[in-house]
Amino acid sequence: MLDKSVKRLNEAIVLYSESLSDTQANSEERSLAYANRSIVCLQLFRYEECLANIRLARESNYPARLAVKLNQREAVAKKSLAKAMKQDAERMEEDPKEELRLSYPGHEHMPHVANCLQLQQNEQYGRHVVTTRRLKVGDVVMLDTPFVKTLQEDCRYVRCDFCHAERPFTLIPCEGCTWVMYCSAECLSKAYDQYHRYECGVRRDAYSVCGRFPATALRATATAISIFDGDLVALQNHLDALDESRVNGFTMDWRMATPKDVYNTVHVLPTNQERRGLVDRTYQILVAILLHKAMVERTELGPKCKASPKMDKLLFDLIFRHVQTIRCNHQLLSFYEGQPQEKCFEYKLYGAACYPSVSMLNHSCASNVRRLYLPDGRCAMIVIRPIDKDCQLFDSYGVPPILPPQPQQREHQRGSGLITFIYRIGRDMHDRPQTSARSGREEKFTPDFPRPRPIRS
Ligand SMILES: C[S@@+](CC[C@H](N)C(=O)[O-])C[C@H]1O[C@@H](n2cnc3c(N)ncnc32)[C@H](O)[C@@H]1O
Repeated sequence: MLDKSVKRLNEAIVLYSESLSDTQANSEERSLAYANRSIVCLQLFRYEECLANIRLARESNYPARLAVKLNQREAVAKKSLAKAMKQDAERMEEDPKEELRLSYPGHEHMPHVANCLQLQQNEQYGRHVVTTRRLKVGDVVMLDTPFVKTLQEDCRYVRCDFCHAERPFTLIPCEGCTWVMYCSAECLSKAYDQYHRYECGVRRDAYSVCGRFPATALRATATAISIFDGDLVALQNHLDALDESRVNGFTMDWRMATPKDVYNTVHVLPTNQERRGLVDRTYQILVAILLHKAMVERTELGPKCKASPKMDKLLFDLIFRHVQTIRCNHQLLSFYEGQPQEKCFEYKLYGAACYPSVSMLNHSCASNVRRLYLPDGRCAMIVIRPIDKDCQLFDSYGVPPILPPQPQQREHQRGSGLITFIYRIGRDMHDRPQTSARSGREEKFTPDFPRPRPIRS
């Protein structure tokens, strides 16, 4: 349990980050928000983050009349940091890092999937994954990287929108939309290159008006366009030449795959268009119309679409496609807080993602595999029931990721020790303090999130 004052300070951090996203770049308000956040960091004994905020305040034109105060704080933080580092050096032991690995060798051309898994296709199941050997509880059979991932709205002042790391003390806003925040200039720049330049003016409304899945569909569209460097003609030519029936993520060589190859595997995910009812389909069309209009009006794609009805249609088709595919091929990113020994776990949702290989798994309410989201964004697929040779792997859509067994169940549940072990690896990585030990304190940052504020017009 966090003590009350720490909780209040954590809440203050979230509010300062929120206030930052309301300020202009290089404004006095922005610099004051950074400077004030540095005070709270100091009170939390987070000296490195205090110094980072002081640096950000200076870079944002901190007023000269207040410079003395900032210099004094900097001196205190530096001195305390040096002291904490000295103490850490004396007591720090090497932290043994456990890494989750596949339980069997990966395919040579697809190292993130165990070589006993194969993709098959038939009328009843469509594409589905089967195993060529018996699998036991606790086996790790996939470690998939997301094609696209988005952060949940109420985490935006706590986690980086790009890498999803929990970095509330040093978040910086995107200068364009000020809706998303990043843990570093590096993440900001990577996000901009990989998708954000085509969603910046749209992201806020996509999330607040349309919701989580359309916002993820928007990002999938923006990512596809970025892969072609904004060249809609090249994207159109690529799709015209693509034989969708031949795209197979299980035969593709992932070691040599270009971003275009990876996109192909996402482009061909099922839309289920013909199975949708009228209301559902109408809703999806409406969402696509809204996103398309916003992208044309608020991004650099506008002039290209206005100049060419064909490119305009391509953009709409792409958005509509991903609005549908993401709906039935997304995963909700989450983890549990709590100790395996405790009986109660808090389920924390922090985003959504689309994984190309995990998306090949069909659903069953009595699933035999379960997901575990790793902090680096990958999704591990863990066997939770023995699976015979030649049988299909089934995920359970919408069910939270793998839950460690309750203490009383453990003795009776075969292989559950393995699950606990795997769970612990995942949890440890999520729970790892997001600052170095030098900060003086290592509590996990667990703010009570203020409810999301109404959207500014
Ligand atoms: C994540 S994809 C799974 C891979 C999919 N079968 C394919 O061919 O790409 C989800 C879609 O697969 C289909 N699906 C999922 N579970 C299924 C099952 N148990 N039987 C048949 N189809 C299923 C549904 O159309 C669903 O929207």
